[in-house]
Amino acid sequence: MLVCFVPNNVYGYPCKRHKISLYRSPNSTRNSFFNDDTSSWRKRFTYRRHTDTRTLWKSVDTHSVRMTSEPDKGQESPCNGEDILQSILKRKEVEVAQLKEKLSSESSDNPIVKRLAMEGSFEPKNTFYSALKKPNFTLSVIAEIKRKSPSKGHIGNIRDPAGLSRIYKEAGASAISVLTDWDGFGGTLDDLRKVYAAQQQYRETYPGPAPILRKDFIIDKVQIAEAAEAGASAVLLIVSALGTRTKELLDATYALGLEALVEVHNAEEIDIAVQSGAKIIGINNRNLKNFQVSLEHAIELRRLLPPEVVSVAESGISDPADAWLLRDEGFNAILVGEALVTAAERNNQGVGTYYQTPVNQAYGLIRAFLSKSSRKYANSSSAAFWGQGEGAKEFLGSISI
Ligand SMILES: O=C(O)c1ccccc1NCC(=O)[C@H](O)[C@H](O)COP(=O)(O)O
Repeated sequence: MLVCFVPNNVYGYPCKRHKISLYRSPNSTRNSFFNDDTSSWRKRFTYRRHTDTRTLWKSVDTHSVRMTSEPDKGQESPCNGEDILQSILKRKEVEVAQLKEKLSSESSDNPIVKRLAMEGSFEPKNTFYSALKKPNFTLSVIAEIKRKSPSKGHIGNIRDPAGLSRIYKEAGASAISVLTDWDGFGGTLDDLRKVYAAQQQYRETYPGPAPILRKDFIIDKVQIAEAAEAGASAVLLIVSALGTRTKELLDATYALGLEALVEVHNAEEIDIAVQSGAKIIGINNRNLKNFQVSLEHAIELRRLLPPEVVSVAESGISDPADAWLLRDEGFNAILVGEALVTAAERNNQGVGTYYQTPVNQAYGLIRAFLSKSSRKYANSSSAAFWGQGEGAKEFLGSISI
């Protein structure tokens, strides 16, 4: 039996180990992929785009192929997310080479060229850090703008990223994360520019515009200068992508006037992040080998962080009770994408201006994340979900007096 884990809603998926490309018709239902019948697989594989047909047919003939949308319990998927990360990084090398080539013919007035030339002369701003660092056991939300992902496929169209960022801000989000990778996540630097411009309307208000995190796969300081030019306050640095280069890129981030969210997945990566001088560390709940999310794993890892580090729990958070649990366990912030985008798009079916419906569910969800209930001391309720019914306050009353 050859088992391939294929993320939900992903239509084309390379499985390097089996040297085949798995492809599902966009119109097919999810259930049909649990079918073990080889003949129907043959039929399905006629939809695939694969250059080496003979390899593909050999695999199908000698094995019963099963695609599942969840990996079997305890089993590591043979088609794993490490392949995804590696293929994204290869793509980034090409993008960076193209960007450098383009900049080589620009004058010294080009803002990216200028910023690179001024490396080392910027004062640290700490806007991202102070937006996330609140009194202990107070949670901050980093709300993400993300159209699709390798693990979930399509998430939302987000026709108006600026409008969505306003909803996030007005609900109480402390920072906005903008995915700027096009191929994997459907995002652009232009989205970030629009969000930056929209956030300037909060300039004269307290605590001011939400700082923006450029969420991408940073492998070179030219991408950091590019992020700063577009309006980002911080960039994401992924230790599993950078390894021992984490310090080099983190130093470059500070020298170019930005801050960084340094992302880790295990204890070894925490060591690298801390040794590199990370001030904000994100523990990604999503295992990039099989895309499963585990809050427990993140909670265990957080205990290894030095107390002065701002801790962020990332990925797979949708239930306010999980947000409360993470806050009870000491996380300073949560980073939420899919749940907010799907909530925001859910009630934008043509009523009024985009995102300007009377009650936006992303707004309610952020309010619920920030409400004061506790997973430890009180149960969740469906009323508290979506921030409705003031369930959170009722729970707090029952435990605090
Ligand atoms: O989301 C993915 O599928 C993914 C795959 C490979 C590398 C990174 C990936 N996600 C980036 C993220 O860190 C998430 O967008 C972020 O933590 C928000 O997660 P969620 O709330 O689950 O959308």
